[in-house]
Amino acid sequence: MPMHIETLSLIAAIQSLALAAMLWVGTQGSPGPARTSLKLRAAALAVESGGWWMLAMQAWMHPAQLVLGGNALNLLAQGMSVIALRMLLGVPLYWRAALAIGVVGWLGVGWFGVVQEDYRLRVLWGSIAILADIGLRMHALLNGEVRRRSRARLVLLALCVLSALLLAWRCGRLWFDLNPPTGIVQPDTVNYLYVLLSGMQPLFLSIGFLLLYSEVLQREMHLLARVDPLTGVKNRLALSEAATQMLAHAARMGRPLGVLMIDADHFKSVNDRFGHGGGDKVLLALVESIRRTLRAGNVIGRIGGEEFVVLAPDSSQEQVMVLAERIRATVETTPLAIDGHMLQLTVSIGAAAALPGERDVTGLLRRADAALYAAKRAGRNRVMAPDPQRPEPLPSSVVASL
Ligand SMILES: Nc1nc2c(ncn2[C@@H]2O[C@H](COP(=O)(O)OP(=O)(O)OP(=O)(O)O)[C@@H](O)[C@H]2O)c(=O)[nH]1
Repeated sequence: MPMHIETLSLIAAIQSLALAAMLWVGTQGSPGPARTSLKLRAAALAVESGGWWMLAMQAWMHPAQLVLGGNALNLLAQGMSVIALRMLLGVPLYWRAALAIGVVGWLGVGWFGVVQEDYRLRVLWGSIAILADIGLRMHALLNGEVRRRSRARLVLLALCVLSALLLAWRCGRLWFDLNPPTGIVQPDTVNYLYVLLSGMQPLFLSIGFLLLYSEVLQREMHLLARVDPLTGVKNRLALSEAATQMLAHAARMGRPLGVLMIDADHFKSVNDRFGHGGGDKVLLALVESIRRTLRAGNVIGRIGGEEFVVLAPDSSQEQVMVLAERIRATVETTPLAIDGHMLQLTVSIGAAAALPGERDVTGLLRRADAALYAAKRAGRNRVMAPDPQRPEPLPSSVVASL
């Protein structure tokens, strides 16, 4: 099939530019590393397109211009893509390494292209630089924050391997063929296939990048939907998931699970005194006080205005009472400085532990909730356990909807 390097390059240039425009314009979502990385990838595609344009227009250019300019744009685009991918995956950018690869790669290519002309060494040097960039990409894909069975990661890893194979194949043909081409624009199967396949790479890489971007956004949304925006602790949904999981685990292992239902006392008067903004600061300080008393493995979440739940794995009724008392005492003895005023807050706590083999989270939470209201009724600033005389306490609206 008749092919021209210039035509193939022109198609690759137009394709890269169209992809760059699509990524740039189509990037949505809140500002953050994920969006910045996509913009950077779009910019890299635009730069890469410049390299292809130069190759397509080589007839009007001095060979040294093509070698120095085309490779500069190509290596810059590779480095930008590496940084974009690493940013999207949440791993260290290694931008100095990417920059060093680009500079050393370009100097070597320039040396063997202009000073001491040797086409094979020039290609080998440039290929090693791009292989190093591929290495940085693979390192990010294998170490980044992606799901274990991420399709995007598989696609991008496969592309890395195929790109490396293409480079190795080209170098092999140049070094071991009897009649290898002596320039990139020379009509030769090696050149045709190399330009055709590497010209398609931007398209496949962008597809992998977009897949990864959508996975990252999904994960961010999943996390956001589970965090209480004011205090940063788990919200009702996340707490419900954690409680179900922990109770099932406890029942399976025959281990206890403790639950604390914590409610700030007379919080309305805090709001009345300091305003809603001051009340918010008190809630933040309260979460900090509670957190300081928790053990590793304990989980805290907010289920309502001034109501919090603590899940304490491996805690029997006696142990969860001790934890609750420690929290109560810490809050009581930790004065909070709010807008230049000192506030002495107290909390009431209902503490319950799962019955052996219990798998119904609602029942456990209801017992803790009933104990909390008993603590409130008994005068506040105290810890209460469920009343054994009332094994089936009345459901409360808070717990029923947790
Ligand atoms: N600042 C602030 N206040 C909140 C928030 N959510 C709920 N509240 C307030 O918390 C207060 C809860 O009042 P109540 O349910 O009457 O309870 P309380 O005053 O703490 O009294 P007891 O629980 O009976 O000791 C109300 O004034 C709510 O407006 C919030 O996110 N921020």
